[in-house]
Amino acid sequence: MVTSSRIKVFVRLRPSDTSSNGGGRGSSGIDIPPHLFGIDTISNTVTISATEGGGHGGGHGGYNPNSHNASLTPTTFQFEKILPPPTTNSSVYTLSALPLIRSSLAGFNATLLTYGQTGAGKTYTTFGPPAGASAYKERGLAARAIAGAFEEINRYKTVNEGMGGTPIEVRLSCIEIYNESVFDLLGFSGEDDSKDSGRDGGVPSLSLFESPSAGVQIRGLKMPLVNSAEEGLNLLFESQMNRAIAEHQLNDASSRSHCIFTFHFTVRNPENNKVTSSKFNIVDLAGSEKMVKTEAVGKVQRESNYINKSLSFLEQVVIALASKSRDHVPYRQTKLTHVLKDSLGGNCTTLMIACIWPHLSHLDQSLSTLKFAARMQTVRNKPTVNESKTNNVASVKLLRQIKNLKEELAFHDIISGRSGILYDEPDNKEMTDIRDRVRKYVEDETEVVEVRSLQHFRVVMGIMREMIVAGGRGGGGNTIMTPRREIVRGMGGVGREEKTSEDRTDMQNKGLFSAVKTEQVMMSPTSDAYLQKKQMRDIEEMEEERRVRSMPRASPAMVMIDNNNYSMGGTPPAKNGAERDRGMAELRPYLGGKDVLGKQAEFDAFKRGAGKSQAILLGQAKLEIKSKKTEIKSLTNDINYQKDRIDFLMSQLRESGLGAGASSPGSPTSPRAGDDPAKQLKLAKKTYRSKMETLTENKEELKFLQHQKAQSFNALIAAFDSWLKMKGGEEEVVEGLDEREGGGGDLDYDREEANDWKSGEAGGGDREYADEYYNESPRANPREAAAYEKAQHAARDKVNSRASRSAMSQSGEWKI
Ligand SMILES: Nc1ncnc2c1ncn2[C@@H]1O[C@H](COP(=O)(O)OP(=O)(O)OP(=O)(O)O)[C@@H](O)[C@H]1O
Repeated sequence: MVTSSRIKVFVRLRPSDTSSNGGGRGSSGIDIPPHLFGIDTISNTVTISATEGGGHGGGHGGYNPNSHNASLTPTTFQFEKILPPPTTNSSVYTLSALPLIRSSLAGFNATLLTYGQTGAGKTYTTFGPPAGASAYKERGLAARAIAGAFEEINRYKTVNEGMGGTPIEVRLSCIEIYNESVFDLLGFSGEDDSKDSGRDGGVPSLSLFESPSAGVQIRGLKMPLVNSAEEGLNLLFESQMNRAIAEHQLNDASSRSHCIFTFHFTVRNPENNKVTSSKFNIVDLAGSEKMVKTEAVGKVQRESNYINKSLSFLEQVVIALASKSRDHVPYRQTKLTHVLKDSLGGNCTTLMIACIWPHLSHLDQSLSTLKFAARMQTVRNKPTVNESKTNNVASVKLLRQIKNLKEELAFHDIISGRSGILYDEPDNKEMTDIRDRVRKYVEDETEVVEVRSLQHFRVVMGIMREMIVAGGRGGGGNTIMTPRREIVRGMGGVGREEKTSEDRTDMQNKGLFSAVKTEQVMMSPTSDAYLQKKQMRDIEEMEEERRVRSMPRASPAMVMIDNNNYSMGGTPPAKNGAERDRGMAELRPYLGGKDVLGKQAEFDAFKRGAGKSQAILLGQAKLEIKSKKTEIKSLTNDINYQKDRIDFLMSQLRESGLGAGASSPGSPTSPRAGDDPAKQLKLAKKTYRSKMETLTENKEELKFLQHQKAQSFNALIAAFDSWLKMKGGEEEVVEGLDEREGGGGDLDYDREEANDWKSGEAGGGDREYADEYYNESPRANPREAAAYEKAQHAARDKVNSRASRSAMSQSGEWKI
């Protein structure tokens, strides 16, 4: 029997003031008098005092200490856990996301939601803090979950070693719901095909549909296969770089969208071959405060309306789910509740982290967050293992690929206004229709057979071949045979008469069929191998069909590119940074000779004025990267020194003739006279190991800093864009601003660093050395680290070049 369990709620309090250590009152980080806001981490309760009307003593907009309101009523809420400052993301991860990752790998769907007002710490919890010194140390739950998932998977693989095949498949996806449109943050097309939805940057809006077996699905969502934590982190970085950020009165970098980062696991149990398919969602909701508080206008007002609507329906859904007499749950009212349908009141393990900003001015928002959280934990879910109907991971993969390709083809048909195209194997009626047409074609030269897909073409050719084999043109209905009969007849020189399945069995029994080597004979049509082969063939055909359909048509942009020596109608070749810059310079005359230098001056002025704080943040990020690189370089030197020392000591010991304690006078690496080389060696190895560990940590930290820098740069550009518009600077902003200001300039240097690591000059080679000597399993493979570096640069280049293309194609707006 499936037992139900309540949705768990943790309450996390951010420090009220993050500028000082701990912030707020003393070290507690809570800036509200205890008689108004009290917490107890033993009983896990929060007691908050407010007026009957739901506000607090100060009324709307903040607590007023001069208001001596007598009707303050304390309300106590109890939750699963209260996490006050200075609880770290590491602890929050261990308590919340880690158990969910494990349960998801065991086949259960799981969801972790962060909820709360703007600035309360939702993004800090899920995706980590903005650029800064603590960025890596305080990395968010998503990054930790990626590392945690692969740790679990590697452990699982080690335990099940030798049980055959790769039993676990991991895919990642990331969507953003912004103004009631769903965007794939990993599915940038590179073209601006989303103008209608009012979203920038070439992100197509996706539609939702429900499948009876798989629940709510997102049409065309990209779910790249991920083979390592590094690949996963790379995708996480890419998705977050693409996330919309808009200026907001309460929080400069406030995210005005909901973001759902999802792990999709397919796991085969090697003992019984059963396959489970499950997912784990990490949801960063937009700020829950009501619009009136933000005094938003224009675009931000529109965003706030959508956020209010989706969160208010989220509340409606929760109320309906908690009610015993629920007959209708309004999931479909908003994209957010629709996407989360399976996670709220479904077969999912759900955990919510309610984020609170414990400051007097936010007491009313804290109360409303706690009320919502309390309602949430009354909802019961029934977690069940999601066993796949197909018994084979490869088949699950192939079926998904087929489904995606079919959707893609259907999409191409819609945009080109075609319908009724044959992609699947024809059913009986379709087969009869096609046969009739082909027969007419063969008998009457004026007839035409219109072939509209490769599958259609294959069927037509098959029918014609049947006719030819059966006795030539116009062979007539009776001579058309099934492929099975045709195979039988064509084999073993059994003559021209048709053979039935019974004949074949008979022949097989007599050994006459031994030469038959066709697929259909070798494999049972119901066997896994046969189905897989057939699926592979279907995929190849659909891929081919899709390739033919997606040949780019010449758009004005393409013609322009063509003028710059690219072939018309073809895909422009990939360019490196320098080539791209050259290409841009060549394109400028086509953009009407815009005042690029003028824009650069505007950008510089912006950085000195309105964008100063963001520019400073970016500058800080660059400085931190520089200092981290210096640290890594010096650490690498130390490591190389230790390496030499170990080599020397090893050779000393090997040459037993020299005896323990012998030294080579004058050598910088020689032990002191009288020292025991064995002891020295032990010490050197210990030092080497500990330095290698520090190096690995530093390299990880550097990657995070680089990512944060890229994010700061994107934020700066977005802010500059809005600033230009506000200022009435609607004139065209063309490519040519100093991109290197933010991040591009360092990219080459970063690439050099990555290459250094790869060649072992900066420590990568040392890792192998460590393996050789200590036979230890390394925490990170140097090749993987280098590949990760490369992939990370590629992700950044992708985003940067998309920005440039977008700027070009919109000829007038420089967008990220
Ligand atoms: N637990 C914490 N420790 C230290 N700083 C925190 C913590 N939580 C939040 N902050 C800081 O508070 C600021 C706002 O946090 P964050 O962006 O996560 O808020 P949010 O709830 O996601 O807001 P929004 O709804 O606008 O996305 C950030 O500068 C962040 O670094």
